[in-house]
This record gives sequence, structure tokens and C-alpha cells, in this order.
Amino acid sequence: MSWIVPAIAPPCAEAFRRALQRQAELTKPPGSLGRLEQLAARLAAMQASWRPSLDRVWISVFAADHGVAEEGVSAYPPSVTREMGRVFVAGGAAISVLARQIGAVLEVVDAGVAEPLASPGIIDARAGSGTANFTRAAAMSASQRDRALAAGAEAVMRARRYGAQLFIGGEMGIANTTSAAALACALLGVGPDRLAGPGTGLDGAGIRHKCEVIETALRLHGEALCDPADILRRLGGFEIAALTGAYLTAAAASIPVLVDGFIATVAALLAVRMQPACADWFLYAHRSAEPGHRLVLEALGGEPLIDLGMRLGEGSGAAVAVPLLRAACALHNEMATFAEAGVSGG
Ligand SMILES: O=C(O)c1ccc[n+]([C@@H]2O[C@H](COP(=O)([O-])O)[C@@H](O)[C@H]2O)c1
Ligand SMILES: Cc1cc2nc[nH]c2cc1C
Repeated sequence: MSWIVPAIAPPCAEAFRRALQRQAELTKPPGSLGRLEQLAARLAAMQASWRPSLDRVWISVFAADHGVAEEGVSAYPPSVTREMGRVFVAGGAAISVLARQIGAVLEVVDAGVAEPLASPGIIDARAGSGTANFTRAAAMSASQRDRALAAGAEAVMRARRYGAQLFIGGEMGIANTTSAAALACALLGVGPDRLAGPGTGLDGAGIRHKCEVIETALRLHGEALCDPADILRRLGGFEIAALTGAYLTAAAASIPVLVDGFIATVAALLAVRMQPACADWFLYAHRSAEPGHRLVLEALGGEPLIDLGMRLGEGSGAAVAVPLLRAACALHNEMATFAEAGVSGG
């Protein structure tokens, strides 16, 4: 693999300890803010600060096409990937609205849509013109995979120059739930019936067909599915590889990551398998309605913040969860301590 997996340091243990100590001194019974307390302490540790802050949030949405779409595994045609690219920058997609609402920077990256998005406002980081159909061949070459990983890394470099305090990766790619499910099957050693779901809206027969398509791919690639980088090359998508590269690079750059839904979480699992130390930098935004998400989250020990039945992708679940993280920071930073407020019992 010529893309170098970066070295990753752990979040600041001293900032974590001090943050937990402060939580115990705030005017509330210990633990009464539930998971918000631990979240604030984890953000304090990741930002190596006693006042964690999420004023500057960065969202990169990676778009790419999938050869496996020709197997009829999605409720929508592949042309939607390209069409949605334009909607993202025009401001009418869900993630466009949410990014505005939370005051985040939103960029759209063409990681390998079949026909280039090539429109103003879209970043060209194409690793190829859609992947190959992985029921017949490897989805991508090693150099394409490395280019896609680098596309994610470059997005994080832009985020870092902006001074991002939180990185969100979104994805758009018709048929990418088939790719994500196949990747998760290979990584977790379980069958497609536990990981394939409706995606954009398949019915029961559609899901059974999707399972057969994944079985065919797992049989074809067989014993070769052992190393995570090679699993990514054989069964992945360019936007999934870009997310993996982005997550690893964000962790190496000490930028907290808020992971979105099913596809994004599979990219996080790949990142953790490539470099386990990145896990400490990940927060999980939501539990997607895509049924396989539960298993992938469990494998990562990820506890999602919200469960609203969302299954859109684009980074939308993560964007919706940002106000919760901001609430955790505000409480941590602004509440009075027992001593300051003169309240007894602290
Ligand atoms: O994020 C999720 O959990 C999620 C679950 C189901 C579908 N999606 C989105 O829907 C598209 C993939 O669905 P499909 O059915 O074409 O594989 C892709 O653009 C994803 O962003 C996303
Ligand atoms: C319209 C549409 C928007 C999306 N956004 C992410 N995945 C999507 C899939 C479809 C079909």
C-alpha cells in the first residue's frame, strides 16, 4: 500500500481527567447530565483544552459511482449520484440546509462519479470513473484506492487550515449500501443477511437479491479478503475510501470526527482495522434505520447519540447531532461550580 497510514497519538489524558473533575464540581448531582458529561470530557481531551468548543465545524461530502449498481441493487438509478452533486452545491440538499443551520463549512468532493461533476464549487479529486462491478472483478486498483484515500486526507488538510474543531464526512453514491454491506461482511466475517438492508428503499425481494449479489462477490474474492486495505480495494467505493482516509488523517491531526450513518461507519471500521489508535477520535452521531448499522456500531463499541430513523447519508445524521455536542460543551464551559454559586453539598 503506497498511501501511508498516519501515526496517531491518543487524546490528552490530563485534559480528560481535569474535565471529569470539573464535571463533578458543577452545580448538579454527579452524573445527572448523563452522557453529555462524558462527551464534554472526551471533546476536552481531543481538543487538549479545558473549554472544548465546536464553533468551527467542517463537512466534506464525497460522491462516487459504483459498478455494482448494474446488478439492480438500489431503488434509484446511478444518475442520481451526479444529479445530487449539483443539488448539494446549489444549496437544496438536506446536508446543504443542515450545514447552513449549524453554521458549518460544506464542501463537495467528486471522488469518482462516472461522469465528472466538474461544476463550480465541486472539488475534483477523482480516483476513477466509478468503480468496477465487484461481482466480476476488484472494485478498484491499488493506485485508485490510494488516490481515494488521499482525497480524504486532502479534505482534512483543508479542514485543518480552516481551524476545524470537528470533522464530518458525508457520502453520496447510489448502490453504496451494497458496497458497505459487502465490506462489513468481509471485515466482520458475517453473512449478508445480517448486513444488507433496504438502502434507498428496496422491498423484501430486492433485499434478497442484494444478499445474493454480495454472496457472489464474497465467493469471487474469497480468501483474498483478509487485509483491510485489500478488502477496501476489492469491495469498496471511492467515496468510502475517501472517508477512511479522511478519518485516519483527522485522528492524526487531532481533529475529532463525528461519524454519520451506515456507510460512514463502515468506513470508520476500515480505518480502525488499518490503525486501531484512530478509534479514540471518533464519536458516533446516530443509529441509521439501515438494519446492518447496529452490528457495525457494536463491532466498534460505538454508542450513537441519536436514533431518529434517518437513513439519508450525506453527513445529515451527524449534522443533526452537532447541537447536542454544542450543548455538552456549553454546559461544561458555562455552568457554575458549587463553590462559585455557594450551593451546599458539592
Ligand atoms: O447513511 C445511511 O445510513 C444510509 C442508509 C441508506 C442509504 N443511504 C444513502 O443512499 C444511497 C445508497 O443507497 P442504495 O440503496 O443506493 O445503496 C447513498 O447515497 C447513501 O448516502 C445512506
Ligand atoms: C434523492 C437521493 C438523495 C440522497 N442523498 C444521499 N443518498 C441519496 C439517495 C437519493 C435517491
